[in-house]
Amino acid sequence: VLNAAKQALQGSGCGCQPLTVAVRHISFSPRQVTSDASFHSVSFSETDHPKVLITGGLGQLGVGLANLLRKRFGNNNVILSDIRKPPSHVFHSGPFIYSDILDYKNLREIVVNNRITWLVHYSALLSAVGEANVSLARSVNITGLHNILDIAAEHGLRLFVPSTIGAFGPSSPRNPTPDLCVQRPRTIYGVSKVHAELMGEYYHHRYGLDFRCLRYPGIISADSQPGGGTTDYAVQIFHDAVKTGKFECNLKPDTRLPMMYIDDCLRATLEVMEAPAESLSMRTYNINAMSFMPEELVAEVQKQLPDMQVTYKVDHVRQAIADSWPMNFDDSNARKDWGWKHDYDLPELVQTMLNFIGSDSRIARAN
Ligand SMILES: NC(=O)c1ccc[n+]([C@@H]2O[C@H](COP(=O)([O-])OP(=O)(O)OC[C@H]3O[C@@H](n4cnc5c(N)ncnc54)[C@H](O)[C@@H]3O)[C@@H](O)[C@H]2O)c1
Ligand SMILES: C[C@@H](O)[C@H](N)C(=O)O
Repeated sequence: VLNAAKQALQGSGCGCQPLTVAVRHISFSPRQVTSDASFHSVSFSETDHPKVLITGGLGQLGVGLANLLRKRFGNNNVILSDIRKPPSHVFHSGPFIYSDILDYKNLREIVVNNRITWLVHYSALLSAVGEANVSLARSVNITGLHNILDIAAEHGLRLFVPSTIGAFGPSSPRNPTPDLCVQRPRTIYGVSKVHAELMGEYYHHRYGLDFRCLRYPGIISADSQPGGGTTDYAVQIFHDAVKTGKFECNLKPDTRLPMMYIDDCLRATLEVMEAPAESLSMRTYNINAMSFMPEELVAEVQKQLPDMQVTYKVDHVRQAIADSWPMNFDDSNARKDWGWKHDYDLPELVQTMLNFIGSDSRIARAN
């Protein structure tokens, strides 16, 4: 097997197409290059429901994605996993399993025992917490990703890894930022996400891995808390506006960043996972919905809650990160290739968030 791969590599000159073909036919896998590699591979028929594993599923996005996928594929076909203890309503809503992505054997056992066919890899340390703990971020975001890539390649999984507006840096064009341009981020989070994009695309070309990646903007959700990012203010404002009528913003009022309501983000994730491979001219796409500054978000919230008081106390770490990120995101390739279309602009986002959090806190007060 190794000789065949080597010959293909030497024969191809540039190491491109002939190698890819040879590798796909011989089930060559990166970590486990043995004759039993094909024994592990799962054949996934498009008529079957996928069996999905979500890593890092107890963060801001995972539970919402599990709910969406369970509606589509059935409750038992979507397994949430994390290293944290799930709250009772999550534990009782469908399959949950402990999984540390740094434990390769445990991951492999879960994939094999549950006949997983799709892997959605959400575990990560986000931009601000990553800067506070670079060594842990490097380990989870980079070493963890290597485990995920190898497991996915060895078992023939369709793999989704989210990237981010944070994969761009100060030398990238910021207004707008296209899919393909200079990427020199200055955070460990951004560096790890560029690494993930490149490694996923490399495994796709080298081993035939069905890797799919969307660069998410800042995601805004009502019933889940953000995990320590630069865009967190755009979630916090709604909770503080409803609960206290006061909000202290940690970014300057004129800091423009791309943002998206969670329902759009999760739908985009399902859509790109279901898109026919022929429709994907790339494996990593920008997606976007809106772009705003704190002062614009404040003005929109004040249309509903005119008494809300806002002060600004800048967090210099977050501000420096935000100042290096895209202001507007060009997602025209996603729109053209697989029909991406967002539903929520700023007014609908604000209305939806306030309705959700407002009714939640009315219920809490009544109990
Ligand atoms: N939320 C956003 O605004 C946003 C924007 C762009 C991209 N993304 C990406 O989407 C993904 C999900 O984001 P999120 O906001 O839900 O993140 P989050 O920080 O809220 O959750 C991440 C989860 O990963 C888990 N985790 C940490 N170490 C782990 C380990 N060793 N093994 C297994 N799990 C581990 C944590 O316990 C946590 O529940 C991330 O990859 C993130 O980079 C998020
Ligand atoms: C933008 C995104 O990757 C995340 N919300 C962060 O701010 O770190």
